[in-house]
Parts: sequence; structure tokens; C-alpha cells
Amino acid sequence: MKHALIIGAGRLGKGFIGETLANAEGWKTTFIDIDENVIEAMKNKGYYDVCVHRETRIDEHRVRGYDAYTWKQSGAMESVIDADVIYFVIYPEQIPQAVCTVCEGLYRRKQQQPDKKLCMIFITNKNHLMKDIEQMFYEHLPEETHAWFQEQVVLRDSIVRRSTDAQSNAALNIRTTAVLSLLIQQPLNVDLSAIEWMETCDQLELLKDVKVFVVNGPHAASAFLGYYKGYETINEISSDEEGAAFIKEVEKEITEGVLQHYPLTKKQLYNLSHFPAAKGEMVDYIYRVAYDPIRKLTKGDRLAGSAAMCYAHGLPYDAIAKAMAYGFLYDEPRDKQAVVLQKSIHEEGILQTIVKLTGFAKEHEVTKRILYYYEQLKKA
Ligand SMILES: NC(=O)c1ccc[n+]([C@@H]2O[C@H](COP(=O)([O-])OP(=O)(O)OC[C@H]3O[C@@H](n4cnc5c(N)ncnc54)[C@H](O)[C@@H]3O)[C@@H](O)[C@H]2O)c1
Ligand SMILES: O=P(O)(O)OC[C@@H](O)[C@@H](O)[C@H](O)[C@H](O)CO
Repeated sequence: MKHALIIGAGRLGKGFIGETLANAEGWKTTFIDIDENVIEAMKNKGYYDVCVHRETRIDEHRVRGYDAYTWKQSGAMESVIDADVIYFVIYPEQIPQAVCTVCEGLYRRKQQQPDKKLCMIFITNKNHLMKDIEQMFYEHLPEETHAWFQEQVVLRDSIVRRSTDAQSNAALNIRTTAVLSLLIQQPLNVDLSAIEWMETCDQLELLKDVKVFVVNGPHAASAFLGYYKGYETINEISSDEEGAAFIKEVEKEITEGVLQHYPLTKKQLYNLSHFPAAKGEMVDYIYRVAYDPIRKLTKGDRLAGSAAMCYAHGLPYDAIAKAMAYGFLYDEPRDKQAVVLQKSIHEEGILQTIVKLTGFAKEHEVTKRILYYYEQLKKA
């Protein structure tokens, strides 16, 4: 039996990785979450339900037979010592703390299981993090373990092509759309080839930039516009005529930029980023898709990165700039980073906040366009 450890038992951890591994033969799964509510709920009930929207059918899958721990509970570190693969299914800003804790287990692993290979896979929509993550491991591990770590452990990034939502991270009813695989950077030191929805791929960094721009850029645009229009779900804004037209325009601008900037054919781009329609319609909340607007508006991310790319190639970026203006207006009180964003606008002004987050200079044309739309939309 191979052992998979999932760090982060929230929406995607349970609804995608956990559900997928439960379908795979020969895998035992352990979840670790920092939030006691998540683990208590999973343990008290002993199962959770996932509604899986595939292309041709909808599966109702009751997942059971897992172990689940908080970091404080005995069993957590033993899982780090024993696992063949560890999936980090957490937000980018949660990675440093998780790495620090995992290193305690790795230190013991070197003593107890020195010859067992370990693969750690990071599941986020943030690209170019892997060098920093590797550095974090070396900073937290004692020097005498470094050669062992280099020999036995691989750290890999991935491209997530899945939407998975639930009422909260602790919810035991989850819905997911299963139409494309998780792409995992290779080479691996564990065989995942028999697991459905997981495949290895080359050129992951390049493809991840493209996927985050083309898929998550319009997705963020739809969430920010949807919130502005008073909707709660992505489904509502996508079936609003004006909303659908705007999202399409953002997608068109980003696609043109990507095809100019990256060495990809239209067919390769389609294979990477076209999501076939799934049976039924999974309800996806704007709250989740807009979550952490600061990350989404930051230099190099899905919107600012796309705008910079289009600008550099002399291509239109007007709809992207407008989507960013909707982002700067996003003031959902339940989202801590939206509150921080609004505080920054209130205290430093919108212009300074745009410059600080997006990295475009005060006088840059993209800054001026975002500012123009922000002021128009605020007045409207
Ligand atoms: N949900 C999706 O559809 C989706 C799609 C693509 C990518 N992602 C990415 O997957 C990651 C997780 O997203 P999600 O929707 O599952 O979020 P979520 O908030 O539902 O789940 C994250 C879980 O990680 C836990 N966590 C945080 N720090 C931890 C730590 N140090 N140790 C253990 N657990 C910790 C949290 O308590 C939470 O339960 C994010 O990077 C997100 O961008 C999600
Ligand atoms: O997870 P985030 O916050 O980076 O982005 C929200 C969504 O755009 C994202 O989770 C998508 O649903 C997913 O990346 C689709 O593959």
C-alpha cells in the first residue's frame, strides 16, 4: 500500500485530491489540517461526500477510510515520516508555515526511514514559487540532513485544472468539476501513472503561466464583475449577457497576448486551457473565486501579468484593465485581504495602491486605464 498525505483538507484537498485517491487502487490517504474544525468534522462523521461533475455523468462519491489529524495530534508526524507522496493543498501564503512544520517530521524521517523516497507536490495557482520553497526546506532542516534531502526528496509544482467548492473549508459536502487532469512537473520518484486525473508534463513553468493567465485571468474578472453587479455565484455572472460578453473580451485579450508571447500553437493552448463542458452545472461561489484580491491583482499574477504581456506586445488590454478596476473595488467584508485592500485605498489612495500592487509606474498607460475605469465605476 502506498501512502499519500494531503496537507490542507479544505475544498480541493478533500474534493479533488482525496476523492481521486479514494478511487485509485493501492493508496492509503491521510489528511492533516491546521484547522481543528476541519479535522473534527471529518473524524466525527467518518466520511464526506463529493458530487463529481464529469463530462458524461455525475458521480455521488462517499469518501471514507481515511486518517485525519491536526498537526498537534499524534499520527500527524508519523504520516510525514511514512508518506510516499505529500500534496500541499493550501494557499501560497500558507506554505512557509506548513514547510516549517513538515521539517520536524522530515528530520525524524531521515533517522527512521532514510532510504524511502518522498515526492512533495504543491497545488496552487501561483507560479515560480519552487526555488523559494526549496530554500525554505534548507533553512528549516539541520545541515546534516541536506544531502539526504537532496537524494531522497523531490519537490514538484503542478497546474490545477479543476474547480471545487463547498460552503467552507470544513464542509463535508463538496462539489467538483472533473474534466481535465492535474499536470505535475516531472520527473517524479513515485509512480502516479495509474491515478486518474493526475499526469506528468514537461515545461511546467511555461504552461503554468499560460494557464493562470488564460483560465484564471477571466475567472477573476468574472468574480470581480459578478460581485460589483451584486451576484453571489460565477454561474449567475456567466449567464448574465453583459457579464458573459465582458468575460469573453478579457479572455480574447489574454489569449492574443499569450499566442504572441509564448511558443505555443492554438491547438496546444486549446489542449491546455479548454475545459470541456461537464454534465450538470456545478455551483461555484464568487467568494472563492475572488478570494484574496491582493494576490490576484499583484504584479505578474493573472491580471497584472496579462496586462503587462499585452502592453509589451502592443496588443489591447482595455478589458483586462477594467477587470482590475473591478478588483480594486472588491470590498467583500468576509475576505480579509479585501479588507486590507480597501484600507490601503482609503489610507494611501487608489493611485498609490494600484502602483504598489501591480508594479506599473504612476504614469504608465495601464495604471491610467485602471484608474480611469475605477473612477467611472465608483461613480456609476
Ligand atoms: N478549490 C479550487 O477549486 C481550487 C482550484 C485550483 C487551485 N486551488 C488552490 O488550491 C489551494 C487550496 O484551495 P482550497 O480551495 O482547497 O482552499 P481551502 O481554504 O478550502 O482549504 C485550504 C485548507 O488548508 C488548511 N491549511 C492552511 N494552512 C495549513 C497548514 N500549515 N497545515 C495544514 N493545513 C493548512 C486550511 O485550514 C484549509 O482547510 C489554493 O492554493 C488554491 O488556490 C483551488
Ligand atoms: O484558487 P485561486 O484563488 O488562485 O483562484 C480561484 C479560481 O480562479 C481557481 O481556483 C480556479 O477555479 C481553478 O484554478 C480552475 O482550474
